[in-house]
Amino acid sequence: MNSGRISGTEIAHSLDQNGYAVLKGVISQSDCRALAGEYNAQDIYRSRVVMSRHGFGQGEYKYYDYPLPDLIASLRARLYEPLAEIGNKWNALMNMDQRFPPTHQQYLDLCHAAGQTKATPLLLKYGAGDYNCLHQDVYGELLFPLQVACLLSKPGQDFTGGEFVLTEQRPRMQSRAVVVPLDQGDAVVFPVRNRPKQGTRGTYRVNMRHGVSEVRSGHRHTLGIIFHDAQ
Ligand SMILES: O=C(O)CCC(=O)C(=O)O
Ligand SMILES: [Fe+2]
Repeated sequence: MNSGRISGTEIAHSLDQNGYAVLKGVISQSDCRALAGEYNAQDIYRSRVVMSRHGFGQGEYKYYDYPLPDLIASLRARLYEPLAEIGNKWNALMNMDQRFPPTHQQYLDLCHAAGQTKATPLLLKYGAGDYNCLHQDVYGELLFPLQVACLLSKPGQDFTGGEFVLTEQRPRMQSRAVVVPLDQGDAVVFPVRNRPKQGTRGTYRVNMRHGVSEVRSGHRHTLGIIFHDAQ
């Protein structure tokens, strides 16, 4: 993993401007291959979801179980810290009462005490014709407002199509869609459910969803990092 410091200021600025932030080269090409290659590994996942069975789209994913693989555990903890500062500012702006402690372990302790004990990082797998419907990853009362998805496959080479899409719905307006350009190993930081937006008459809440457009050919794998645990 790229060892540089993650700049919370740059992430916050890009989230404000665009609704998302891209972190380039967060996972090395060889680690991307290794993670995707472990899709069929035994004992590291707690469940498998076939998306078409739930109306979520087409394709499948697996939730990792605790203990998480080292790379995922350290990435999750490292990303959390700058994002918690942003989350605290956002919730204050949106008049939401949840606040986030400085370390991810402290936040997980809160999740676990509230009965949200199951690991939420996930590995997704899409083939030709697969897609992920627009959704929000809310798993209980405790909700960390930002999440991250890392593209493990190489666009144009491993797959075509399959673009990461965000939509934002502002009060009383039509939804706006954004396609996020990602290369292999890049991560996108995006809002789980809401983000604050500055308007002429103060700050308002924008409702966000994310998904993946249809994969036209090949295979696409993603690592999803969600910071709250699930019930
Ligand atoms: O495959 C993707 O890019 C999106 C995955 C997703 O929905 C998530 O990580 O929550
Ligand atoms: Fe998701």
